[in-house]
Amino acid sequence: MRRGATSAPRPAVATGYSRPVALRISVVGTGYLGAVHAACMADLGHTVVAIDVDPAKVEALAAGRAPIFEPGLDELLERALATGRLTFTSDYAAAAGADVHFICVGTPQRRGENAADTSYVFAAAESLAPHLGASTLVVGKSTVPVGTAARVLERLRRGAPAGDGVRLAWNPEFLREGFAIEDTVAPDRFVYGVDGDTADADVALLDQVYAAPLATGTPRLVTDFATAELVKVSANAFLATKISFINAMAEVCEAAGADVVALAEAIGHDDRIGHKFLGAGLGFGGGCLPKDIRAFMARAGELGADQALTFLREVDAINLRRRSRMVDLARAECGGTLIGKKVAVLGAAFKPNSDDIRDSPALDVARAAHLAGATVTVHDPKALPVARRVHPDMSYADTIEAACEGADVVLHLTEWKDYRDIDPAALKAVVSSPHIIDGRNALDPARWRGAGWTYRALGRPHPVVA
Ligand SMILES: NC(=O)C1=CN([C@@H]2O[C@H](COP(=O)(O)OP(=O)(O)OC[C@H]3O[C@@H](n4cnc5c(N)ncnc54)[C@H](O)[C@@H]3O)[C@@H](O)[C@H]2O)C=CC1
Ligand SMILES: O=C(O)[C@H]1O[C@H](OP(=O)(O)OP(=O)(O)OC[C@H]2O[C@@H](n3ccc(=O)[nH]c3=O)[C@H](O)[C@@H]2O)[C@H](O)[C@@H](O)[C@@H]1O
Repeated sequence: MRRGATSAPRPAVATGYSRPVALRISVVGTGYLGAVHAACMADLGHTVVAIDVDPAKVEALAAGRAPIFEPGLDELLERALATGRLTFTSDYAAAAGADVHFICVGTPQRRGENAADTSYVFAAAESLAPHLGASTLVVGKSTVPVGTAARVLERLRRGAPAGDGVRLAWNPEFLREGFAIEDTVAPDRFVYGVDGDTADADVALLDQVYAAPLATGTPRLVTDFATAELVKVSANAFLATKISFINAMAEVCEAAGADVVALAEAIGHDDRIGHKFLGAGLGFGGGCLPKDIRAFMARAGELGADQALTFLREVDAINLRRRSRMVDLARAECGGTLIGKKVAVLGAAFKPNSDDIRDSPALDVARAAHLAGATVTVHDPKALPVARRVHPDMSYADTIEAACEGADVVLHLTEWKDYRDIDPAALKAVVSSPHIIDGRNALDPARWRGAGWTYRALGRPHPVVA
């Protein structure tokens, strides 16, 4: 198990998986999830057609160019395309004849609301339905509010020539960006949400899809639709809560003059707590944790269970407070005002090893500093093209040195290895004042202080007693 999860006995885990069989698969949606899923399924030996409504994405993927930065994806695409088993198209008719159809389209937060926008999932189901044969299985992988699968099945059956012959399973995805390939082919577990008389056949077919990873002992749990949908959002809610817990401790540490890094290290030695996801700092962002906890609250409210999840409001609030705290620290380091100051921001992606800037804490801080009157220059090893496209109003630099030139303060906001490798003495020659604030508690305070920098960090005393 890749993330070192401990495993209690799980009676629902089945055994006796089928032997590998090459299947015909369609994958609808080729974003962070779908592109990786399609390439991995082809690499496992299946024949895959991947469909997206965005022709630019289809063209890039068909030419072997991943439209996103994900470690290993370019190489995997090249390998899979060379076998002839992986094709990309915008034409849903190409899905006809597949044994299994995966729905991997987005479920973003609805504008101005907490709830998830499931319209892409329903649109995908409607487009797919006319091409479904008599005994094909549709498998939802998108993260959806509980109750969505049952509605998707209705929609599929209404639109498909095979009518009630259409089958659906919900098989949520748990991959992390930056580790997407590894997490797809060697996940901690598979969860199959199944329904009705065909449940056994659906499980058997999914076992064929995942025969190779299952053969290595990956746990597989079979549930109903609702439980599978909830497993996914509750896992993300737990992860978000763990991060906000340690960031709440960081707030208290700041008030008490204590050190949250030492605190996390100490409590993490208790196996029941563990060290993972106790990284205090700027908090969580991205296309999943923030929108998933909000959608979860919204759905619980619709179900009349809103009280159960009120704590997630706090989880969200603690998370967002870290961003304003970062701006306050930057202001303090600049002598009480950001007006007319030069701020260098190291990091634009929401996490390292990804070019995803959706709800990026780093860009949020950069924008807030800009609004507070600073001249802000952002650097990122991989996310600059997308950041320039999505936020053309911000200033960017292609090198760390150029971003830091003349800076009054440097903010380290995404913990890329490139930033850990910086020579603080060399960078000191470039800045106006050697002040760095580590928003990810990932730099070595002694190295920076030793080179003559003022080093500050979220949740740690100033100066850090490291
Ligand atoms: N990004 C991640 O790491 C993970 C995402 N998820 C979930 O997977 C789902 C997809 O997420 P991402 O891949 O990040 O989103 P994304 O926005 O990167 O990709 C979605 C893709 O679906 C395409 N699309 C939209 N409507 C379509 C339609 N009707 N027919 C065909 N294609 C259509 C879009 O053009 C886009 O390429 C979401 O529910 C997300 O919560 C789950 C686990 C991990
Ligand atoms: O549903 C999803 O899409 C995915 O969401 C997260 O994956 P991901 O968003 O790729 O990234 P994480 O590694 O979970 O990091 C999320 C955010 O939390 C932050 N984080 C993470 C860990 C930590 O200790 N502290 C912390 O602030 C990261 O910097 C990042 O901004 C989950 O980890 C995946 O299991 C899930 O499949």
